[in-house]
Amino acid sequence: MLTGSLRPAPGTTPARALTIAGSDSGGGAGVQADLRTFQSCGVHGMSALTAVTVQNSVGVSGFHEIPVDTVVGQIEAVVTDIGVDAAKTGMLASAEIIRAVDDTCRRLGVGRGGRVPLVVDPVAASMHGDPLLRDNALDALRELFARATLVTPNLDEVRLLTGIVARDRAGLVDAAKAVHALGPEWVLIKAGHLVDDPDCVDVLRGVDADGEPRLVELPGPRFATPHTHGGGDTLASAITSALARGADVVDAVRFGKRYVVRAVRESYPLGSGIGPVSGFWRLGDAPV
Ligand SMILES: Nc1ncnc2c1ncn2[C@@H]1O[C@H](COP(=O)(O)OP(=O)(O)O)[C@@H](O)[C@H]1O
Ligand SMILES: Cc1ncc(COP(=O)(O)O)c(N)n1
Repeated sequence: MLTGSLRPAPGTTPARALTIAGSDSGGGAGVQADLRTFQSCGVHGMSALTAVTVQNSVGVSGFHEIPVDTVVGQIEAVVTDIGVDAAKTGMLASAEIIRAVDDTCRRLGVGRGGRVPLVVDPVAASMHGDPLLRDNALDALRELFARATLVTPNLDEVRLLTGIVARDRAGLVDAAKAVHALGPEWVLIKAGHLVDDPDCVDVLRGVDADGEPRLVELPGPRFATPHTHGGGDTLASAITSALARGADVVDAVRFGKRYVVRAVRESYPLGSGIGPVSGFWRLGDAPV
């Protein structure tokens, strides 16, 4: 369990988390969502930018990849000096970047077999349906799963990666089994796209200490709002924050789910399209 204040004691070094992800110019998702979530979960956030998207509330009109050497350089720079307690990936854009991130994480002890937990959010497209991953990059993304402590696909990503079309809660359990077989330690299947379900019950699958498969349901309400942009990034970042603070995977996912429920409940309209989940809900009312 996570205990104690979220606010680090003044003058002490907080837990440190790294996001390896793309920029969302609209500020709702990507690195922008990750860093603000890290902050409000009491963790110092660092970023290795993989791509710059041209994005607003109605969609993504293009993206520019960061050169592979610069992606690797950012990760090395922060891990070797500042250190990292947990890391996550979001938009990785291309097979070249994915393979370089995989190799760099292996060298630096990030992910399975290393000291630092790694959450892989297998971002393939924006919620507007615009691509955020090159067509030929799916094999590399599947290979990266073997390095992940936890992968967090939504149902579109499950379909792309496994061919499974989940239509109900039983389908989520089947999806969790199929994605788990790709090699991550744990998998969290997100239920947001199961729009006919009155609730949003995500499913976590892993292996317990005795080597037996373990299934954990993460119940939550479904709010009637279109404004859920950045929900997946926010969930994965809250989980990564809890891991950075020393929680085990099941507790970290429970924390992340509680966090994202509040964020979706207080999501807001922005622009003429889909608004973001809220990063404001943790702020107090006191004037500065
Ligand atoms: N309308 C909603 N009300 C409450 N929770 C939601 C809603 N939509 C998504 N969620 C939750 O937000 C998180 C992100 O889910 P999802 O939308 O499936 O992922 P993604 O943002 O990657 O597409 C999950 O915990 C999911 O259950
Ligand atoms: C840079 C970047 N990363 C991730 C997402 C996915 O977020 P969503 O599914 O809410 O569109 C995004 N739209 N942009």
